[in-house]
Amino acid sequence: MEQIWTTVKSLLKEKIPGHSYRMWIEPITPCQYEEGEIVLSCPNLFSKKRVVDHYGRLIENAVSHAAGKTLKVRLVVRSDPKEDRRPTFADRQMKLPEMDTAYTGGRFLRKDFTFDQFVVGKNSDFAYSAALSLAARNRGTQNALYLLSKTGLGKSHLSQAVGHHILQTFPDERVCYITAEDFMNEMTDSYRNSSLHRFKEKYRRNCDVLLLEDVQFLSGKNGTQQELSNTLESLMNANKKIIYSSSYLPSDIPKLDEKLRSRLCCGLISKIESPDYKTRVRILERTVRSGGYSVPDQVVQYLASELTDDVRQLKSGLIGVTAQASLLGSEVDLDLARRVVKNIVASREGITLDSIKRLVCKYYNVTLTDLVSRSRRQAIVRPRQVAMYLSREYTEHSLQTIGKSFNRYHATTLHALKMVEKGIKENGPVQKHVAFLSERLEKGKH
Ligand SMILES: Nc1ncnc2c1ncn2[C@@H]1O[C@H](COP(=O)(O)OP(=O)(O)OP(=O)(O)O)[C@@H](O)[C@H]1O
Repeated sequence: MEQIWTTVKSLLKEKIPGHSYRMWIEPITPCQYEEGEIVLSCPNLFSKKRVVDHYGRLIENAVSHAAGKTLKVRLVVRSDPKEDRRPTFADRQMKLPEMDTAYTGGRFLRKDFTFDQFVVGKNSDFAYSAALSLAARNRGTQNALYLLSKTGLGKSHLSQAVGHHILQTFPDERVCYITAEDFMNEMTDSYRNSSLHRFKEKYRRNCDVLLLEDVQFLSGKNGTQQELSNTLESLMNANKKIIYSSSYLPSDIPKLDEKLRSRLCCGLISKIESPDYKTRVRILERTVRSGGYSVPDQVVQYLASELTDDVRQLKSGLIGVTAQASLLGSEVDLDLARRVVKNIVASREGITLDSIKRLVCKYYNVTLTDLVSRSRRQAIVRPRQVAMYLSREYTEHSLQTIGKSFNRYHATTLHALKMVEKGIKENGPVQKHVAFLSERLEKGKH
């Protein structure tokens, strides 16, 4: 067991940035090894969740590689020996995917993604009420809800809040929280392991509430679309609850089977818009209170007036200010807030499609002509995809406009975004390239 873990650590060290490795992987210790399973212990619940969410699959693959056979990985919390026995939300939640595949380690609901931590504003009151109503099983409520918004506006928060609420109120309900990509991976594995019947059974018969994130991922995945479509039909016929989340309307997701599109459209579509100034202030005040921070009102107001793009950015501005103050041993004041905001926002001004292309060309050493050409050489495709991704992240342009500026259809642009998102999740070279280029853009070095 020790030997396997030592090998795993050296494999992970190559794939995870140094600081993340030291923070999350180093403290893990192996504590049990049984037939088909290795148990690893984390120092606390937070680190366990973080490891599962971010490195679960990577660890799983490395363990199987080091052991020379497929092994399940189970993470437990070291400081709480009863952790295994005491039922928690995570225990009651279906841990997915959980079949005998190389990909184990499920998605847990984030503790803070609850209804009472969600600040409702005009931008989100319809989505909030629809989600709460579905979770509370109010009469006349539709069984399916489709949460739609740009990134960082609370889709995951609301869908997980439904999961929490149902687990608390109806503890026997089986809640299943996955992304569309998880669904596809698990399905592919079950084909490989001839366990498709178990996979079907699990989603069609053993799931009462399905929380399915990022459905746009399914674009072009024909086999998965068909299976999901049949699964959704079974769930709908059985009156089960389904929440989808996506940054695109079903009608805007290219290469989607008509049957699946129509099933997705059966959900009540609720759009979350960007919050207005007052709501942003309330979100920050709530975060200050729940985090126990001490932040003057004028700093809160300043952050709310400057960080307008999305709530994730807004909260990270606040965390940035408090973290820097604590590192510097200084008070949180407007000067510090201005410096933090400058890094996040001010530098975003002036970032255009052209400046992104120029930066990408420079660092990948390709020409602008190549970047927008039809070339499918990997040396060109990668920079092109990264440039499209950065364009989506750092400009307000639509997929169509971005696609057009690279001489591509918006379906190709969507595919490029997904490839880069996948690369980022895998913590591989793409993640490093994007992090590096993002930093250049944010520092105005473009
Ligand atoms: N109305 C809100 N009140 C409090 N916190 C919020 C609100 N909306 C979003 N947040 C917070 O913003 C962060 C991002 O939210 P979330 O992950 O749900 O966004 P998302 O729409 O799912 O983004 P993505 O499409 O990138 O996955 C989370 O920390 C979440 O708690």
